[in-house]
Amino acid sequence: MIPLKAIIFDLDGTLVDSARDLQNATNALLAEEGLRQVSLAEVKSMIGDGAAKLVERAIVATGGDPARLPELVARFLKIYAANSSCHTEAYPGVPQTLESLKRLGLPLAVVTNKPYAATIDILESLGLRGFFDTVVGGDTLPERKPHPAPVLMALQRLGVEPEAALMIGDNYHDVQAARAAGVRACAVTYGYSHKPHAELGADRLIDTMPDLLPIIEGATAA
Ligand SMILES: O=C(O)COP(=O)(O)O
Ligand SMILES: [Mg+2]
Repeated sequence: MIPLKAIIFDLDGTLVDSARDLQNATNALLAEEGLRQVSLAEVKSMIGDGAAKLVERAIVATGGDPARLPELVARFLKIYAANSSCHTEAYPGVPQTLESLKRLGLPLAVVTNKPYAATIDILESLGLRGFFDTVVGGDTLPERKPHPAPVLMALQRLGVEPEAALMIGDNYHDVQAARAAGVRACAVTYGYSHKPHAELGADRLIDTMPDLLPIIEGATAA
């Protein structure tokens, strides 16, 4: 097995619990449209494939007009941009784990389907931006996870070959993007998975972020 030389993280549901802010922005949009509000559980089931997909799922679920989606997505992004970091928090042990990984000298990346600007705002407001050598957002490329292109872009920027990288995520699109890019995959057992975590096809499952450290320490030794 090639030793690990880089770690790629998903954002929503893996590094940060962002569901409350996404729910509030979604509900603000739905209220403007005179549509019903969505619960936190509903929003969690809609997160994972980017902002446009979240809005589409919310509009369809509440009986809105899908023909107006481009306009509604633009409005959602405006609402969310001003409110992306009100209730969003890092999951337990995330900052400590990132610090330990940096101490091991590993380059770290975020590859998320969330728009780049909101991603940077959240990472900065939680004091996490400095841990990451590169960030690829859902609007950085035409392709999003589960397509491998954003993962490959992060690796190219880090100068690391896919066989020497590990991706950690909470959803099917993370494992599929990692597999398609030729990267090892680990899934967290929390977050917003649309399937049981055991069915995601990851090489490893971890219950908390600090559980990553023994896996990585064992895989970095040449
Ligand atoms: O914005 C989303 O829907 C999900 O983003 P993620 O790729 O960080 O989970
Ligand atoms: Mg996620």
